Amino acid sequence: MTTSIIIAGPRGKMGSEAVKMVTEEKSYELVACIDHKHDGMTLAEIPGMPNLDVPIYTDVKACFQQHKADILIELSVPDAGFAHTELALNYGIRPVVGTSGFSKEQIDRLAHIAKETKTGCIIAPNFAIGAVLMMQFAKMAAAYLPDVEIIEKHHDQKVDAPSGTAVKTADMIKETRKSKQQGHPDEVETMSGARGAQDDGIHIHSVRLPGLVAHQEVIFGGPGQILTISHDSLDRASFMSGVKLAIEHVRNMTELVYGLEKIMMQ
Ligand SMILES: NC(=O)C1=CN([C@@H]2O[C@H](COP(=O)(O)OP(=O)(O)OC[C@H]3O[C@@H](n4cnc5c(N)ncnc54)[C@H](OP(=O)(O)O)[C@@H]3O)[C@@H](O)[C@H]2O)C=CC1
Ligand SMILES: O=C(O)C1=N[C@H](C(=O)O)C[C@H](O)C1
Repeated sequence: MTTSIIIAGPRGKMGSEAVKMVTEEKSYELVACIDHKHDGMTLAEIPGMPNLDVPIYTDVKACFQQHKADILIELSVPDAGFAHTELALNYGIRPVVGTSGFSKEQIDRLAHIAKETKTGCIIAPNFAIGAVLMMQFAKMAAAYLPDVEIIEKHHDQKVDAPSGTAVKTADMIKETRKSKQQGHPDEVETMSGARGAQDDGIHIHSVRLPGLVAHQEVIFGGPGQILTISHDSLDRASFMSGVKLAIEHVRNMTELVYGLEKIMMQ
């Protein structure tokens, strides 16, 4: 059985890796792409893109009306990514979303539409299997070592901070640790932002530098000991097995799932 796929953001760092993965996989067919440029062109006509006769749409509705695909792989930017995902659900096209930067309200809204339309959707803050394990291990550790800070490090072209992975890691840690204010109760920032962002007392620090890809350390401290759980994506190929896993699962789903761990660890 062939799975027909639309990719949003095909020229991007992740989108181009996804185009490669989809076209290499025999049971997948790339039927169209969504971009905010190059309407009416094909991928083959764009310099640097593979020689594929795949149409590009800037009009997302027209794309979904003309291609009743099984799956949308969403890898663009936060605002457009949310709009694409919402529309795909309304057309019965199952979204596999890697785009980060959605608010909790946006995720709740998509979950509501997925339920109403009985359309599967996976939002995966990180598709790298090792990163999912890092988050899961951090959740386990937080039950015993509740003082924790997250340092996420990414390339300097990333638009959202903190990363989707860091936000999800904090969410998962909150599932096992009790609410806690960390550090000295009278702590003062003499330079604004010095202690990073905070989610229920968990400090999150975002580093952006050329040369980095996607990295995260979750550091736990306890009396006389430190536990560091870290993960590094050194290449965007690291995300593709997770994208495939999501595609295989979402086909049989009728609701939204937020986090790859929900399908890896059933
Ligand atoms: N879940 C995961 O495992 C991973 C998630 N990500 C996330 O995926 C997203 C993409 O990352 P990355 O590839 O590095 O980013 P890039 O900036 O390299 O790619 C984004 C692409 O989207 C295009 N774009 C911008 N606006 C629109 C629009 N309205 N419709 C369609 N395409 C649009 C951009 O075009 P232009 O350049 O012309 O503006 C660009 O080609 C980010 O949110 C990132 O955080 C990244 C890696 C892993
Ligand atoms: O922008 C990126 O590169 C990445 N974004 C995702 C995130 O925000 O967590 C996943 C991964 O870290 C790479």
